[in-house]
Amino acid sequence: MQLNNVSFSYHQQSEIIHNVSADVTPGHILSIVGPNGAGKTTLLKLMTGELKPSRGAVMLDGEPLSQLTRKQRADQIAIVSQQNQLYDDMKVIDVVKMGRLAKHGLLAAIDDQEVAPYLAMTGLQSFANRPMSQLSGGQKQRVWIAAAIAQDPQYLFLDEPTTYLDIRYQTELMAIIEKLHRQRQMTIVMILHDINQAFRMSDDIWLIKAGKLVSTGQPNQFYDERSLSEIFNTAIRIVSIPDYGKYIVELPDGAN
Ligand SMILES: Nc1ncnc2c1ncn2[C@@H]1O[C@H](COP(=O)(O)OP(=O)(O)OP(=O)(O)O)[C@@H](O)[C@H]1O
Repeated sequence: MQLNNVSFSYHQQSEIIHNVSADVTPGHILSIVGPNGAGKTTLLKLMTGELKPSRGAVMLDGEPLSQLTRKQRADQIAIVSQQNQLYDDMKVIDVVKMGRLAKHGLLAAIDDQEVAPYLAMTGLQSFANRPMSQLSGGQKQRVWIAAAIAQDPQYLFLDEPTTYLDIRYQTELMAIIEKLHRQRQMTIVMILHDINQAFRMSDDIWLIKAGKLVSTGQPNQFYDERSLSEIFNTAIRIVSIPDYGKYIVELPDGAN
């Protein structure tokens, strides 16, 4: 996937994304990081085709994403975003089956066995027949991830996937993502607020500030206190933790 001079504004308001050009390397894990309101979610939506660039283009296999049909996009791209309550009446297993709809066209044609691996991967077997309304936020989040994986996409986009997840499930989710990446060579694009998680997990980082892609590279290139402090507009220190490595901490107000 390539972004060629992509700019975007909502409803002819002022521009939110300014002239972003970059390549997504196939089979890599890419994390988009940056302060609140920087334009991360907007950029992600441009990359999934949910939004169309005002100028420039997002190219997928050499074709503008905007020219692909919804079905063609669904064959290649799956999205896990902050979800609504639309599916509260449905059973978990049926929501996961919806991920297979692009392949089958009809929910009734999808066998329980077909989605069993995705339920197992996300630890949802015992919840398969529960209605969504009876799940916690973290359990629901895992259902959305299972449904996205069930789509068997080349690109998996996740907007803040660890929201609602406690530390154990955050770690489990990251393990699932690494497994998908390893076993299926899936390309993963995530927005992560936890910068340490992002740096530890990713092959590539895109740093976004005020709608601009201010830098791209491998995580180890970003361990720089001054530039991180500047980007996040707060005092940041990098400490070394034995058996872990470098860890980024935000200093409390007034400390230096
Ligand atoms: N539907 C919309 N209409 C108009 N402006 C919007 C809309 N959605 C987002 N914005 C604006 O676009 C800018 C970027 O928002 P976006 O959600 O992309 O940022 P973000 O980096 O993902 O933020 P956060 O880290 O807080 O989730 C913000 O100023 C926001 O107010």
